[in-house]
Amino acid sequence: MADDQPAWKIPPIVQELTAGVQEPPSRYVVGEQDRPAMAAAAAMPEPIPIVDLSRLSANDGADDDETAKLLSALQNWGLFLAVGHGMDPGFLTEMMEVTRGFFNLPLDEKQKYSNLANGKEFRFEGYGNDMVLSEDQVLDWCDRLYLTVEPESRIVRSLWPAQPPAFSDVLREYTTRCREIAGVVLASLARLLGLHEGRFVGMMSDGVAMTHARFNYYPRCPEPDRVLGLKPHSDASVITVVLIDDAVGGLQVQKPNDDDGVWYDVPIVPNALLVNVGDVTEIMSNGLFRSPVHRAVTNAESDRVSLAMFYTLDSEKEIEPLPELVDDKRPRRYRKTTTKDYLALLFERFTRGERALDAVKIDLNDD
Ligand SMILES: O=C(O)CCC(=O)C(=O)O
Ligand SMILES: [Fe+2]
Repeated sequence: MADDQPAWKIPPIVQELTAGVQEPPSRYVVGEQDRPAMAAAAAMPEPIPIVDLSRLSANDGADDDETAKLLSALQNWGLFLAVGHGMDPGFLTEMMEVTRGFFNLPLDEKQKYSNLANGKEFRFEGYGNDMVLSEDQVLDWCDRLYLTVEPESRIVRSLWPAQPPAFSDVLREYTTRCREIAGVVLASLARLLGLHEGRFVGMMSDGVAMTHARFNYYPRCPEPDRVLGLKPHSDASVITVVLIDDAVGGLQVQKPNDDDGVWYDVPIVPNALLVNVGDVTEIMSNGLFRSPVHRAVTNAESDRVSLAMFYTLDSEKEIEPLPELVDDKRPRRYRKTTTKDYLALLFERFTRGERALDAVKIDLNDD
């Protein structure tokens, strides 16, 4: 039949797979040089800063020390751990519990929200795995649920889980609270770049800019040394806010300004949220803020969950270095693109383990 898909195009649900295997199938085994065991996490040259957001958003102006800490975090790591974000530990625990609650449901309940329409056509939103574009694509040891959470008009209700019963209410509340956090961070980013405080926030409050939530579930993996939970990537967002598992580590990051390929473990700091710069900010800031490459490793003893909130611009909007940040001394370093095109590029390149940003970088051969 003409529309029959080859079996390799439909990725397995890893959680189902792991229940029955002693050894990960070869499709999950990464190339020799990319194996987590080859590059055991290195000792930190300096800790990832913990930034108190309440000090950045103080009514009487931001605290200079905290702003300096944020700047150093962004310059050295492209990310930081945020405390003082206003969400209490009980609420973060609740968000984690409904996330786990969803992944712990029976398969047929989760499949009601499958990202394969009619069991075969891949779509961006829903439960399942990444699109498989080639037979030799290395698959990630991870299942996920992808949902658009903002604006209201773009929410696909039918893909929001009915179980656990509190899921939708908790996610809505979490979305509202996270938006406040994103607002504080974006205002600070603009200030640090010498821009008007509302420069980024304004672009993202037009009623069409979207926020996507990605719930990641990494089942226990029998061979964490040869398999990755999530391939190295940087996010296509403006910024990303991540709720990371408070019991099991796994997120690793490279320093954006080092080309040495060294991976560092992101520590678990109770009740802190991880905030990272995304590719769109790297482009708009003309490379002044870099989007860090990160990945998730797996674990033989415990499964792990995380929830990433991706803040993006209107999908039709052009993305390019802001004119205020381009001059003769610092010529533009990135080509113009749109959110929609960039996302498509990112998904395609991600499946091959390549970076989308490299495709829009301008080669400056002037030094
Ligand atoms: O699982 C994590 O800690 C990170 C997840 C992540 O990087 C993503 O979803 O883009
Ligand atoms: Fe990411």
